[in-house]
Parts: sequence; structure tokens; C-alpha cells
Amino acid sequence: MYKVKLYNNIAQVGLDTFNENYEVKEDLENEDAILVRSANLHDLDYNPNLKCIARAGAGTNNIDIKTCTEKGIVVFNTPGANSNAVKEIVFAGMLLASRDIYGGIAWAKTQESNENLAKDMEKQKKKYAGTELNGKTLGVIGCGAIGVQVANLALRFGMKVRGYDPYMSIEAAWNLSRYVKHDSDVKDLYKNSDFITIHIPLNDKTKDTINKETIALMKDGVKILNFARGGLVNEDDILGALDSGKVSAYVTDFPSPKLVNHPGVIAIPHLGASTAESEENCAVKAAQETMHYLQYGNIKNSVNMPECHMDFNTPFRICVIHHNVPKMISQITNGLSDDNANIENLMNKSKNDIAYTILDLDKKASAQTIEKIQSIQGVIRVTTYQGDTL
Ligand SMILES: NC(=O)c1ccc[n+]([C@@H]2O[C@H](COP(=O)([O-])OP(=O)(O)OC[C@H]3O[C@@H](n4cnc5c(N)ncnc54)[C@H](O)[C@@H]3O)[C@@H](O)[C@H]2O)c1
Ligand SMILES: O=C(O)[C@H](O)COP(=O)(O)O
Repeated sequence: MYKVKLYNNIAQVGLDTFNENYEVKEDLENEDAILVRSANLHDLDYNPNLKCIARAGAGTNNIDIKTCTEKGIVVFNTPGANSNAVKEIVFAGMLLASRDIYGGIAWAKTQESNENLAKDMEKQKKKYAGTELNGKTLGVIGCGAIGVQVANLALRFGMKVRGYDPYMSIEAAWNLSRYVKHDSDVKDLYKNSDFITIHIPLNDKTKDTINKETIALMKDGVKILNFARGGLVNEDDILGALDSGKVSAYVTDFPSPKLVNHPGVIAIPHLGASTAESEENCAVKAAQETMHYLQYGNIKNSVNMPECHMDFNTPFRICVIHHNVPKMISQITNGLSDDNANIENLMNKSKNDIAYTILDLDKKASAQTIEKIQSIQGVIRVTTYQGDTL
């Protein structure tokens, strides 16, 4: 029986994905896997049995990836599974930033006993007038699963679109409309955009991407949208720019006490991925990733380990997480020699400093052999799988 510990509410359809060999709940000890959304796992008390963490969502800044890698814990996310939900809310944000729909609705709610409402509202409405998206320029920083969808939809709104992403994947490039102007220098995007939306992960390099200096390069009256992470935008700098009028609106999915009452801030309580559809997509994908790893050692959509998966149809499988250094494969295969086992299939993949090797054998390896492989310098974790778990 595999144990999967829950750290957030996970959509039921995702929980139902696990079969009878899984115990899935919040209150568990010695778990094999963790399923999480945005709960902070930085202070996790890692139990030695923990093999993987699946983030039902995109951002993994709530997980200590470095420690997980050192301990041989595979961290998964669910790329693209919530991108449509975020794309849609970004447009809600752009519309709210362009027209005072929110102010108008708030006024209408005060008019319950106004007999002359029909007449009064025609006088009042000029207070809430705004501008259109059509014809404006949107700059998209980060053209991944979300950025590409936002860019493509903006074109359909009649916007001109510019995109900046020096690390764009081939898949994302295939999906991006050719009508999106590619900015190889982000300064060009800053200088020419009426709206700027940011869709990149938060890490040490991207923290405070939007700051005093970058804001100074932008058009006067620019509107900034942040549905990625709060830490990407320096709060003091954005508040200063709102006060001076340099920035005319800041739409954020990451409210903070400092931001919420500023008139230029539209703060939404992290609702970007909170749709039934995206919660279900993420939950199912995270559950599948967890099961494929726990049962077969197959890795798909990991942020700290290489993509490595192979059909499993031999009696025994050994999976080794190890450092990406010379002579590892020869040492691992030599380690098997005492058992006289035949390696029927072998796959080795690497990602940065980490590598992963799957060896499928014609018979079970002995406990001594597994210990020998585990003791090779550079090996982080060895896991074995029986063919009859299929
Ligand atoms: N508000 C929400 O509910 C919500 C939902 C999903 C994702 N997110 C956030 O949005 C982020 C993006 O999500 P995604 O699904 O599009 O991820 P993704 O991995 O598909 O795309 C991220 C893109 O950012 C690019 N990038 C990285 N660093 C960059 C930099 N310095 N400058 C420009 N581009 C850079 C990458 O090359 C990649 O193409 C996530 O990391 C997460 O933090 C928020
Ligand atoms: O990174 C993400 O996927 C989003 O921020 C969604 O987070 P949530 O699953 O907690 O809504």
C-alpha cells in the first residue's frame, strides 16, 4: 500500500485517480508521496520514505527544490494544466484596469431605493468610463504555457502584442502566433507597451523583476498585471509609481496588507487557477505523475529530475538517482555482475547536475547488489520495482 499525504484540498477527481493500492489523506505518517497546491513546504520534516512531491499546479516556489534534489525526492508539477484559467482571469484583469466596472457596480449596489435610477445612472456613468483594449499594445514577459495563451488571445482582442522570453521552449514557440512581435531585449517591451503582464517563475534571479529601474523604462500610465507571483514585483516601487502616476493600475493575484487599499491596485486573492476545470486538470495530472513514479519509477514533468520513462515489462527494475558525472553507468552495471542478471533495457537521462538511470533486468537483483549500487560515490537514491506490480 502506497501512502500519499495531502497538504491542500485536492479536487476529488484527482483523488479518485488513485486505485485501491493507495491510501490518500491528510493525516498520514511515513508517506511515500505528497500532493500539494500552494501550501508552504519549506520547513518540511522529510521522512526517509518520502519519494516524491507532486505540485498540482505550475509554481514550485513553495517547495525546497534544492533539499529535495539532495535527498533524491522527485518534485513534479503539472505544466499547462491551469493555463487556460489564468489566461481568462488576465483578461478580466485588463478589462477591470481599463474601465471602472468595479466602481460602477459598487455605485449601483447603493441605489436600491433610488426611484430615479434609470435617469441618474445616465448622469453618473461618465465617472466610470474607460478605454478599450483594441489597438493597445500588450507586452508579455514569459512566453510559456500561460504567456503564449495570453498573447494569442490578446491578438483576437485587436491588441498589438510583444513577447519576451529568452528561454522559450520549442513547444511554446510552436503555439505562439507569428503576429506576436519578438523582443530580444526586454527594454523594447517596456518602452512600447500600454499593458505589461508577467508570466515567469519566481526564483532568486527573477525576484523584483518589476522595480524602480524597470518601471522608469515604461510608458507613462502603463498598466501592469501580475498573475505569476507577488515577489516578481517590488511592492514599494510599484506603490511609488502608482502615486506618481507613472503606473496607472497594478492588477495582482497576490494581495498584501501594503497593497490592498491603494486606489490604483486591483487585488485578487490568488484566484488565477481557481476554476473547477483547472483544479481537476491539475489534480488528475499530479495523481498520474505520482502513480507512474511510485509504481514504475517513470518520471514525467519533474522540475528537479530529468524526463525518463520506459515501458516496464521485465521481472525487475532498478532506478538510480545519481550525480551527472563520468563512470556512473559502468559502476552501476558492474555492481550487477554478481547476480549474473541480464540488463534487458537501460535508459539514462540527465538534467543539470542530476542524472537518472533505469535498468530493467531479467531477474530480481539481490539485496547485496542493491546495497552495493547505493554505496557507489555519487549515487543519491536507489529504488527497486517488481514486475508483478503492473
Ligand atoms: N495566479 C495563479 O493562480 C497562477 C497559476 C499558474 C501559474 N502561476 C504562476 O505563473 C508562472 C508561469 O506559469 P506557466 O504555466 O506559464 O509556466 P511555464 O513554465 O510554462 O512558463 C514560464 C516561462 O517563463 C520563462 N522565463 C523564465 N525566466 C524568465 C525571465 N527571466 N524572463 C522571461 N521569461 C522567463 C520560461 O522560459 C517559460 O517559458 C508559474 O511559475 C507560477 O508562478 C500562477
Ligand atoms: O502556480 C500555480 O499553479 C498557481 O499559483 C495556482 O496555485 P493554487 O493551486 O494554490 O491555486
